[in-house]
Amino acid sequence: MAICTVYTSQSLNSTCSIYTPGKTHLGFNQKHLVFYSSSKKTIRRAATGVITCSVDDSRTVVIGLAADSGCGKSTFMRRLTSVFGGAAEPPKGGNPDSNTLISDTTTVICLDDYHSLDRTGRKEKGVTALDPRANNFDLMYEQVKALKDGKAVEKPIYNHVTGLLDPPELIKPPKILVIEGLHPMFDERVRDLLDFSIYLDISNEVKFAWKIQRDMAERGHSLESIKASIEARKPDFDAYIDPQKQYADAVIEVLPTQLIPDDNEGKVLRVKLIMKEGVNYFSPVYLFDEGSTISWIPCGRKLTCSYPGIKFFYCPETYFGHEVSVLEMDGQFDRLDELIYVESHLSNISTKFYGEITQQMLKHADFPGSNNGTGLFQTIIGLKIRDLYEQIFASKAKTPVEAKA
Ligand SMILES: Nc1ncnc2c1ncn2[C@@H]1O[C@H](COP(=O)(O)OP(=O)(O)OP(=O)(O)O)[C@@H](O)[C@H]1O
Ligand SMILES: O=C(CO)[C@H](O)[C@H](O)COP(=O)(O)O
Repeated sequence: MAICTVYTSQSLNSTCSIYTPGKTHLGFNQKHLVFYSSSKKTIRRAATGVITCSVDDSRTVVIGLAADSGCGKSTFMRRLTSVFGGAAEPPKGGNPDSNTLISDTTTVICLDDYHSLDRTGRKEKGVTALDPRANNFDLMYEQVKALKDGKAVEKPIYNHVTGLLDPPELIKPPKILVIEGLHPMFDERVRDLLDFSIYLDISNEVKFAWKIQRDMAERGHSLESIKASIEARKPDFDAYIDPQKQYADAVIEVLPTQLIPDDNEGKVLRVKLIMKEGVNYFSPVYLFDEGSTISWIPCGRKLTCSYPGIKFFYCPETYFGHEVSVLEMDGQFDRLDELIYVESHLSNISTKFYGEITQQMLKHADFPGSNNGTGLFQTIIGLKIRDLYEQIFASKAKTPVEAKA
């Protein structure tokens, strides 16, 4: 679907026979809009016959993804891009250290690019990257707004390899813009531009386990330095990052399992998907019966589970004063192909065919979290974002347009 801006030199006449005031007429054929109207907005003039129009599908849907560093944002983005098909790549021929990822439908920009202080600057001033004083929110707002309005921007690049601010890169307005990083919901002006927002809320215990796994195993850091870096960031994390979760439309909260008493390994996870009620174009997923409280152990004949098993829980709740629905999964899958059994008991999942969640999870079985609730809920949110995008486009196509004589 597309909206047409109508340019015509014909004389326009509201009484023409094919126009019925108050009724929506959407006859759209390639570049020809046959007719249009709306019950909400009066179109004073209407064209007779078929009029040529230019297709305007420039509105960009903006998604915010907030989380601390090392909390699974990149993994989530890879799952989201995959839902839309196609792979995301850095801008062609650009800075090899660019943080941007572009696919046919999505452009993901990393908000680290709005650091106003480089690594040395932060050190000199004694501030962390999480501190608002190290970030340029005016520029972030201006550029996200411009992209949302269909205008290209020259976005700065924060180079994570050198710790310097590199020359800017050109970002064209995509269909879906994802702004991911530490502060997508911190500044009210930026927050108001978001069509949907997600917060990845990783508990300290789990964050620590993931950091050790990545930074010790893959980056050669010592246990002490990892502990020190988490501790050094904690005050600013608590002050500036964590409070953003109250604004999120969906929160994925990752906690240690409750299925193993006193577990401190952090391998088996309890993951909660907290979904705000009443959000435009978003209806929360539910288990069995919407609005009820349900506890479900799917292990048995249809789902293979080894110790400690799997437990689902679903209930309505209040989160920062908002009505939410919470879907929780504790434990991990033994066999991903059997996930179809769980999928078939979930409703409102916005799939396009039976088994789409299972197919996505199997496709990315090697991504971290594919055997537990983190992968499952990230995939579900990816599908909900696709659905939201399609609804916004459909509603945009119904928006009345003024004919310009
Ligand atoms: N769902 C998960 N289950 C287990 N480990 C995970 C999960 N998600 C992420 N991790 C671990 O955390 C590490 C960081 O993940 P990812 O790169 O997706 O995070 P990020 O937020 O993009 O990090 P950064 O901002 O530092 O680039 C992964 O290498 C992996 O070790
Ligand atoms: O919290 C972060 C977001 O990813 C980084 O620590 C911040 O961007 C600073 O990066 P670097 O450590 O490369 O200077």
